[in-house]
Amino acid sequence: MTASALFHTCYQDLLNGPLSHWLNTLPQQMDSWYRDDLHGEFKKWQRLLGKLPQVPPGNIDLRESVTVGDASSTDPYTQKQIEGLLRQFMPWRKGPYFIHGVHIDTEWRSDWKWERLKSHIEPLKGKQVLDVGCGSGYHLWRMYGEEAAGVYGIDPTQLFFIQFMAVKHFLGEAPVHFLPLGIEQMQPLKAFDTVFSMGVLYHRKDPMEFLNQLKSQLVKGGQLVLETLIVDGDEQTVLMAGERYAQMRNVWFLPSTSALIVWLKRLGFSDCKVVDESVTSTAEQRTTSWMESHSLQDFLDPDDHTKTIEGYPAPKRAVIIATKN
Ligand SMILES: Nc1ncnc2c1ncn2[C@@H]1O[C@H](C[S@+](CC[C@H]([NH3+])C(=O)[O-])CC(=O)[O-])[C@@H](O)[C@H]1O
Repeated sequence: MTASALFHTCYQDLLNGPLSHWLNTLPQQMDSWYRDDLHGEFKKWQRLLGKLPQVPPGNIDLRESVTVGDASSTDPYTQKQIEGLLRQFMPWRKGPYFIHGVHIDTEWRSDWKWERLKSHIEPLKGKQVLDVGCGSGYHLWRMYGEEAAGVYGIDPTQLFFIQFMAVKHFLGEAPVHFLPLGIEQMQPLKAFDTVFSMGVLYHRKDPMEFLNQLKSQLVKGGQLVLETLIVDGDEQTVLMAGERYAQMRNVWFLPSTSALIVWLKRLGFSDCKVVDESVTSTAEQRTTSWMESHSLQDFLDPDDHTKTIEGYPAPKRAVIIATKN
């Protein structure tokens, strides 16, 4: 498949909508995937995507989980084929997914994160929503389960795009789209009623610019749902990690929730509320047969799980909601 064919397969139905002008930049982006695919990995994934069997979706649940069909919705041979193909897209980090009886037991229980925030946010029914840093797109399906009218996720990681396309293959037609972009590549669209960004703020070197970019995607009065790593402390407390935090490179600022609220207010948000704070457990983030490498257990001090292996406070996350003035 060529870049332009891939583009038309994925985004044809968006070309007449509000994102049309901006979407014109995507074919160039996709071109670079083919150009830079030195080991042919992207083309291999695409070939494998093309082999996924066509199975009528059967019962779909997106309200309580991401489930399509069950073990009886196809024959054992097809089920094995589905599992074998999906395993080619490992590591699976965000999920879980249940596809025709195949349980993709991902590293993260992303459903727990959704449970923690779902009752606190503005109802999504009929809304246009954007998820910045959507990973494999798990939460996009849950947003659609809450009857959002248009669901868009952006994430620059190719494997997550492929994983999303694999899940979408089984879920069939839905106004749920993954755009393979980083936030810095998006024009300020001021088009979304709710903008989510979960697990991304601490990866950004300039958190103020990032929060402003999120704001610039919202309509006036729209809601930001921000989930990020935090530390305990007052309005003046922000931890800047060294080379690594819980073995992750690229971790910059971990503010206290009070500091984060000061940032949000200064940037023009109001009604800022902390709706959840929780320490990440090794039950929520762990090694599985779908993500076989190290996970949280290995990133904590073996003698003291309140600390990371580098001696920082162990991962604690907060969900904050705020309104764009
Ligand atoms: N510039 C960028 N723009 C957008 N996304 C980016 C960028 N850089 C990295 N990402 C993406 O942000 C996601 C962060 S993971 C959170 C997933 C989900 N939201 C979750 O809450 O489970 C958390 C973690 O792995 O620490 C990854 O999918 C990156 O590819």
